[in-house]
Amino acid sequence: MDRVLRAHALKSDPENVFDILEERRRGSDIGYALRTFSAQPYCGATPLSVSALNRMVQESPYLRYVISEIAVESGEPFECVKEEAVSILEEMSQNLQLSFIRLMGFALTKIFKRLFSAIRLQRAIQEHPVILMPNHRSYVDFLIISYIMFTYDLSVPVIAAGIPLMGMSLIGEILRRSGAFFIRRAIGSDKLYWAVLSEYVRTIVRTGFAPLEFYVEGLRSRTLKSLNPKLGMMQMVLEPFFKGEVYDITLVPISISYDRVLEESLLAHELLGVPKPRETTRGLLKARRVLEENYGCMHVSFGNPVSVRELAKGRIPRGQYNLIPRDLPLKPGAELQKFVGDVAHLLVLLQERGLVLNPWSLMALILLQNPDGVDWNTFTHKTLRLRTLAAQLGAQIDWPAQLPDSEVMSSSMALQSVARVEKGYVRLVEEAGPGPVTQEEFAFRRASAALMCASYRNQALHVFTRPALVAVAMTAAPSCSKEDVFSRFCFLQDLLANEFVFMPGHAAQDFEEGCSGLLRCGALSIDDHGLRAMDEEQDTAVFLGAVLEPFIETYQVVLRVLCEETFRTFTEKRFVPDVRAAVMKLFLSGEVRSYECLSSDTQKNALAALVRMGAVSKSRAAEQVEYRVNQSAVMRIRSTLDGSVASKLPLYSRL
Ligand SMILES: CCCCCCCCCCCCCCCC(=O)SCCNC(=O)CCNC(=O)[C@H](O)C(C)(C)COP(=O)(O)OP(=O)(O)OC[C@H]1O[C@@H](n2cnc3c(N)ncnc32)[C@H](O)[C@@H]1OP(=O)(O)O
Ligand SMILES: O=C(CO)COP(=O)(O)O
Repeated sequence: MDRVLRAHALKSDPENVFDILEERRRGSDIGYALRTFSAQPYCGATPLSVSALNRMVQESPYLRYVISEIAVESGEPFECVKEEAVSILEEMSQNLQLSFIRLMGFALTKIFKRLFSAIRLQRAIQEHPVILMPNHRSYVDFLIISYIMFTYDLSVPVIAAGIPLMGMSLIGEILRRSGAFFIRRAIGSDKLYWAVLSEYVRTIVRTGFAPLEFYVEGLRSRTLKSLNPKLGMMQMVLEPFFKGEVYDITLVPISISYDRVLEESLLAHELLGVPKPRETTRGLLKARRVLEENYGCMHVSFGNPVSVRELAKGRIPRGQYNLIPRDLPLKPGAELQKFVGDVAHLLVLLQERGLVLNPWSLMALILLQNPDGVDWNTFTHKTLRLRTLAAQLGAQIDWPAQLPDSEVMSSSMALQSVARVEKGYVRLVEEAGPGPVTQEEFAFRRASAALMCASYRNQALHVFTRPALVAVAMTAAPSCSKEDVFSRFCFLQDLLANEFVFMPGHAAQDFEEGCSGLLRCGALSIDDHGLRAMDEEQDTAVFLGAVLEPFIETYQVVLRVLCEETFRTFTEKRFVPDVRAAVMKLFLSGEVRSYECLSSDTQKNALAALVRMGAVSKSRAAEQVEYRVNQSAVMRIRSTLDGSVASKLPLYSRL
């Protein structure tokens, strides 16, 4: 896996970057939408009509087998269960039609030209892709991928979409006719639904009549940070390969980053407990004022295709699975499940590798570390140092070389709503709203701005995570020996494994990668005595530690709150509101420093980590999920964490 990961690391290559809106600004939109479209299906696969696809699924021996099993188990007649399966299929089914793609192509050209100054596409697709796997940050993601495929005369994909989109009147049907198929959330133990969905997905993969696109993260990341992958769809996609029904499967990681995300304020509000507005056509029309704003540049980068056959070499004895009759369900053993998990993680890591950072994500990092504001010259100086550091750590940065740095930074700043330069001073500005406000409301508005700013920083976070973990581990290891630092590193990495994406079981490689990053930027020396932070006043190591501090502080606060008597047991529903109230109190009393501690995403990740580490147990009782805290285990983790980060760890950097 590691070899493949390195082999696919993308290098910034300006020759390979196109602005796909440039030609659209020059040419006719209607001519573009109505032009001859001559995409060929992958490897000469024959086109498949919607009804033919549905018939294949309905009549598949596999689905018939599961239906008869369910009929026996439930005592219902076979025909009744079959009818249910057909209605699931009708609800799910895509209905891709070129006329709708043309319609969307026309409408989206108009919209994109208003919203974005450029949509930069990196690496033209050299082969017909099979499984497209983009990261997911915005509703714009899936629009742009189909748009790019249509623009470059490539087969337009069919796309796994969450069912709420189906409920939007008119829009749901347009999306279906543009290739969306709809899947329910939280399928749980619904055997028939799993069977229909998995056969539907497998038939698409097996026939290859169109590329399949799915979002392995499962939803839009509210923090713009990569999410740990969901495995259900990944397994369905890989099954035809395991069963020898296809020779190979090609996975294409796609990395999307934004100067500004359309939903930025809604996403930050969700993190602070404001419910997501329901997807409705009325809501969409009401949101049309977004068209009045400029969202800068969007960067889409297609990574090198990954061959599943290559990945499986020496790991998956396919012969064993070939022996299972194809109509029988595949019961994945531990080794197969591990492989599916590894492939999904690999793809998320490749998405991270392909991300192009914009100047604002570096500026946001500096700004968050100077919450009381910073003068423009210092801000510029620190941002440029950070740019050098990020480049040394392998980041691809979209920083126009032909413009003066100050101009690049000013124009990036001008796009944003959460920061302002006043009298030569840069500062975060709280969200506007009616006043007067209580202390708590004021904190909410500041927190919302801070979380928006943090989400742009998060687009760059993966570049720093591993060196930062080594830097933090070094601050508190009992000695500078490699073993001691590595053991602190492992504890921190394990605790933060729901927060950042790591390849399972690759702690040693991650540690090496962190060390070599620090060595590359002159922040570390390694000799027989161990690891030593190097550069002048240890600025880089201290800075990197501060990058992780908002996360570490949130975990410390969650651990502290869970030690309170009132949190011995709690329901899933109450966890976020109760923890938020407790954290807000601590924040207002000055015991918590970072606004980011109010983020429900980090709080939920901390809880998931504690469940994984056995310090909190999770059970389902009377339709709700309940948690029970093992106080002594939580206390143990709390004190190990406190001892794993130096008390002198600053929240703000000296870079
Ligand atoms: C020219 C211009 C054109 C423009 C043209 C526009 C185009 C416009 C198109 C619109 C297109 C929109 C696109 C939107 C984009 C999204 O909507 S993203 C959201 C939808 N997509 C996804 O979620 C994909 C990724 N998700 C997954 O893979 C999830 O696993 C699934 C399949 C959805 C299931 O989710 P879930 O129910 O939450 O289940 P999950 O947590 O994965 O697993 C639950 C349990 O089931 C078990 N399980 C797994 N597999 C199975 C199985 N086969 N059988 C039984 N149990 C299983 C798991 O082991 C797990 O067990 P526990 O660990 O809990 O014990
Ligand atoms: O359904 C989706 C469409 O992008 C993704 O789910 P969320 O709205 O929860 O991000």
